[in-house]
Amino acid sequence: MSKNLSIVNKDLKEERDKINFNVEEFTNWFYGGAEKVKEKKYIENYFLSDKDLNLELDTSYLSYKDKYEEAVRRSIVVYKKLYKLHNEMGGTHEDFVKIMENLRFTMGAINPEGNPFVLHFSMFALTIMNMTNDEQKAEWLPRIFNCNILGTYAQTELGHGTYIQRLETTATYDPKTKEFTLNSPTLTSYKWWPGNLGHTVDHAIVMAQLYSQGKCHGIQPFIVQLRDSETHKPLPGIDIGDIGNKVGFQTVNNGFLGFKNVKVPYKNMLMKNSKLLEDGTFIKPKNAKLNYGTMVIIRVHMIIDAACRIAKATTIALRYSLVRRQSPINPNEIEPKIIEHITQQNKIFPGIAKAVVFKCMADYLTKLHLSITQEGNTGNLARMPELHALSCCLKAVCTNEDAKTVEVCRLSCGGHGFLRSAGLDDVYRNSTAAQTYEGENTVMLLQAARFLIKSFNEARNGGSLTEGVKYLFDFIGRNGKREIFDNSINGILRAIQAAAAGRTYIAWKHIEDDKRHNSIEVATNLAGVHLTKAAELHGYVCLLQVGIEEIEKIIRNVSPALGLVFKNILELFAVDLILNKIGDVIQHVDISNEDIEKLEKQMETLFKFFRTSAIGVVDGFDFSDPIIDSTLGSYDGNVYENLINAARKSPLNQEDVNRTFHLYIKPFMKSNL
Ligand SMILES: CCCCCCCCCCCCCC(=O)SCCNC(=O)CCNC(=O)[C@H](O)C(C)(C)COP(=O)(O)OP(=O)(O)OC[C@H]1O[C@@H](n2cnc3c(N)ncnc32)[C@H](O)[C@@H]1OP(=O)(O)O
Ligand SMILES: Cc1cc2nc3c(=O)[nH]c(=O)nc-3n(C[C@H](O)[C@H](O)[C@H](O)COP(=O)(O)OP(=O)(O)OC[C@H]3O[C@@H](n4cnc5c(N)ncnc54)[C@H](O)[C@@H]3O)c2cc1C
Repeated sequence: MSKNLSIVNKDLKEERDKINFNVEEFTNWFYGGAEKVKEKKYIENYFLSDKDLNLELDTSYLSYKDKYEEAVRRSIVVYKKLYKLHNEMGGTHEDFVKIMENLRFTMGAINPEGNPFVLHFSMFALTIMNMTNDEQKAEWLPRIFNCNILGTYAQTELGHGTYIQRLETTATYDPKTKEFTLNSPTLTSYKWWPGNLGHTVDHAIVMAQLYSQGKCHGIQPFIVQLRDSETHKPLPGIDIGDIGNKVGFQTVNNGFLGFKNVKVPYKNMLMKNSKLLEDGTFIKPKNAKLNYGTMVIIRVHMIIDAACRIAKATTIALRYSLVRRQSPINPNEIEPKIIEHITQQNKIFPGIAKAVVFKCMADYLTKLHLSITQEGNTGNLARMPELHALSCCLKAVCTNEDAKTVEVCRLSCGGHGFLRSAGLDDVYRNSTAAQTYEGENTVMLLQAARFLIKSFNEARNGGSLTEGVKYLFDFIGRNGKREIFDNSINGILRAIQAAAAGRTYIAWKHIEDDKRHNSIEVATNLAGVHLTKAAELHGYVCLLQVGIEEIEKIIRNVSPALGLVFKNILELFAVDLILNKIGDVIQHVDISNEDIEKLEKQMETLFKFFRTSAIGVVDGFDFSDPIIDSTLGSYDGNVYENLINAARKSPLNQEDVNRTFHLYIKPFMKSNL
């Protein structure tokens, strides 16, 4: 996609002239190679240049219903083109994945408040791919791929989203008819939240308690038809609709769903893991948590989403900060670019570093997921709990950081940041939604903490630990002595590890003490705040550790100039992290006031170096103007022109006098009260 052809603001041009590394080289890293960047640009342009999308229409001014209908219309334009492009590319599965990966960015520009088909192409398709036997794959996958059926993932209910063991929807098997009967026995058993469910899809994966031979066998996935394939009317026994206005995701069409004696054929229970014989005999899976697999995949994907949202928000905030001038630093000098205020650098630069480190983590976790899944396919499930704990932990830490950073970016744009046209509100809404969906973040941290406490016990008993938690041995080995701080990247890593291990110890001790007069479960609940803090610190350990390893590799493979930028980014991430977690660090590390002051000084030096590279890095994230969709963050930096042009498009500005003047205001003013 070509950059905006208008004249670039001179302040921004001056910044770009000073960039001392090759921006394209950075972009190639961010997207995984020059070829991938080419593909991304091609695909982006292929979709966004289509006039039928009518992207001139600002959907934020539409009503709730009109927004949904426009989002459906635009999505269909996109999906038709997607299949055309897929055929042109050769029609392989890999081609499809390539297009879908790139569409993730593009779709946000097309439907800024969410995609009414996202669950079909993510959780629905993934569940069918990963939880079905071969016959089921053969039956369903072609229909899903060709969009002959559209589906969603219906798990959460009005009464339960977190504690899925207690979902109430029932699926009772009758061996005589070879059918399940689905029921929603209570109001709280209604499915509530599934994306695209309200009025878009006609099928769903439904998680329900399986009853067979008079026993409950826990939650199992079923594929259920919800609407007639011709009329789209709800099928008999199906009570379905949209859950209404939300904080964001307005066009995702999240829905509710109740069942009354709905019949589902035997072959529709997904049988890769648990099995039900035709006579109703239940065969347990190797690991009951295998049915949670789709959630794990999505949590892994959510790390790159968080990285990209931060990258987008910091691009907007930085470009704006380089053209906005306000408040002279020296009373006699001209007003500086607001980035010259060091507090502004403190708001934006660490965010840019987070986007880069999260991207490193996303790459690492994607590879780990692939390798553990391959092991699982050969029957070796040993590393599943490790992957579960790590994905829960990082999903929580990265999306929490994401929402925090995006909000700081909004604040850093002052009043203009509060305008919708600044483009930060949709990013924020998506960020904060991600803190809740796919597992509420506190709950995710508690799952990770379970793994930490287990590992801590293992370490105390001289057992073996997985690579990522081996630092617990160091803590135990120090025998109560504090880690001595040294001001290097690895010294910072050891300090954060000591803080994470120390907090794990505090949580462990809390549980051990409380266990004397309480059950282990009650004791664990009472230690909950420590447990979440320990898990959060563990997440930062993982991010820094992987950041160090990945960035060292990157530096070996890129030009020296770009290598220096990566080194600077890594140090920014590390120093910002330790300064933000200094309270936890002080508890477990021998760190002096002088050390802390040195770190604060180091941060200022890092800012100074990064000051010239920052614009190159955000340009290197390579968000084209339609994707960035921001009056403050466009490539040309012509923010004031953009702002007034956007304001003129307000529906209220299409007439000089609004009818409310004659209807209400004038009579009121003339009434003399
Ligand atoms: C292509 C992609 C595009 C991306 C775009 C996406 C847009 C999406 C749009 C939006 C889409 C939004 C879509 C949506 O939002 S879909 C709905 C998402 N819902 C959730 O995420 C629910 C959250 N809750 C849970 O996941 C479970 O209830 C948890 C996990 C919390 C507890 O569960 P449970 O009560 O059963 O367990 P327990 O506490 O008794 O015991 C815990 C034990 O279990 C082990 N364990 C647990 N889980 C796993 C696992 N997976 N692998 C391996 N092991 C696992 C664990 O290690 C521990 O072991 P141990 O300590 O006992 O040894
Ligand atoms: C935008 C969006 C899209 C969604 N899409 C889908 C979808 O497509 N399909 C689907 O099935 N679901 C979907 N969901 C549902 C989502 O997965 C759940 O809302 C989420 O898992 C949280 O569960 P909950 O709502 O029951 O929260 P609750 O668990 O009720 O959380 C409320 C509070 O209780 C606390 N809490 C609960 N349990 C514990 C515990 N064990 N320990 C400590 N604290 C606890 C939480 O920390 C939180 O503070 C979506 C949700 C949103 C917001």
